Amino acid sequence: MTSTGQAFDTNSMTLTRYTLGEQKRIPSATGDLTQLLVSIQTAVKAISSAVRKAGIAKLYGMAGDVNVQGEEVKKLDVLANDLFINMLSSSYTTCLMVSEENKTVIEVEKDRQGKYVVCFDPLDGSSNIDCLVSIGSIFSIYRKTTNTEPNVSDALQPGTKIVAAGYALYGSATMMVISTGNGVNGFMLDPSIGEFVLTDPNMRIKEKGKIYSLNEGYANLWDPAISEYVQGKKAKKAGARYIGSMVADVHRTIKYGGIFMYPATSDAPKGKLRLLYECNPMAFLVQQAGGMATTGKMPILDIAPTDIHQRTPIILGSSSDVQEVIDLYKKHNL
Ligand SMILES: O=P(O)(O)OC[C@H]1O[C@](O)(COP(=O)(O)O)[C@@H](O)[C@@H]1O
Ligand SMILES: [Mg+2]
Ligand SMILES: [Mg+2]
Repeated sequence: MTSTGQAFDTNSMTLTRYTLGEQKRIPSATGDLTQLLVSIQTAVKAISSAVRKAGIAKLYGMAGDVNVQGEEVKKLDVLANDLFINMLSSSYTTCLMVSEENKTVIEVEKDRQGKYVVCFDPLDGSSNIDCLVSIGSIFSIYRKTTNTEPNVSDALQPGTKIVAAGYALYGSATMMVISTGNGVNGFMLDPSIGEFVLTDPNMRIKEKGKIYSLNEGYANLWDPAISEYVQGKKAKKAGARYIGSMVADVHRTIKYGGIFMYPATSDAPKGKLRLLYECNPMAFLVQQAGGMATTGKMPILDIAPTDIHQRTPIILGSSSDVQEVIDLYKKHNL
């Protein structure tokens, strides 16, 4: 029986079954990508379990402390990073990793290397942990490009080269949303069986939405295109929503339509969000769901990265909403 009292349907489409099916569609596939996605699922399940306990952390000792067992309690973002690195390193599918938490690229031990490069933000929205607001993990997967030892150039590929990307949202339930380049599917974790079950097949973003989302505290620092766009939204009494956790804000945008922005500001011309492990995976998913993702001046996925931690302004969501912003950038000659 599942936690809802319903028997698990033996035909239910789990994430592992789904990725196996995708693998079988491509006769030359070796199963490595399936194996990689299984290892990410395992990391996500472990992070989800830790996140669910974070609210009662005082019972076990605060993160950074020593708990009643005399064990050191790791901070959630450190734990999440360790889990991603550990699961990927032992999956025999990955040669190189880029993590938000590590200054340089992480090379997997030679005898465990595989052909994929994985970029990830192990815990996104971490400033929201202590007030119990939703947080997430984000990842993108590339093929290694060079025949040499894995090196940073393998990680500096544009988003157009993404093989698969996804996010996990630790919200009122834990959900994984992924794309292997053949549409977007959402899987909810059923804690009673420890499996991700397909709940949101073939996710599509509305062509036009009613919600706009960005940090309005920075309004005095916006460029004229963003200012004009937001004024237009207010004039139409559009819905304003901003969680401050990218995964939750993007998930809402995919589900309900509308636009999410973290634009350039006069004090941060590249915005805040990171290209490799925040913007590219989200842009890939949004495009796979029929939406658009831009800097205002060019598609996010076309950016040729020069630094693993570089930032970019981002505007993503319903295609006609995003197109309006692009048109304003042209109008203002930005
Ligand atoms: O507080 P701000 O400036 O609105 O920034 C919020 C953004 O920062 C982030 O929290 C950055 O991510 P990290 O928590 O991984 O550093 C995003 O999730 C979110 O979209
Ligand atoms: Mg982040
Ligand atoms: Mg983070």
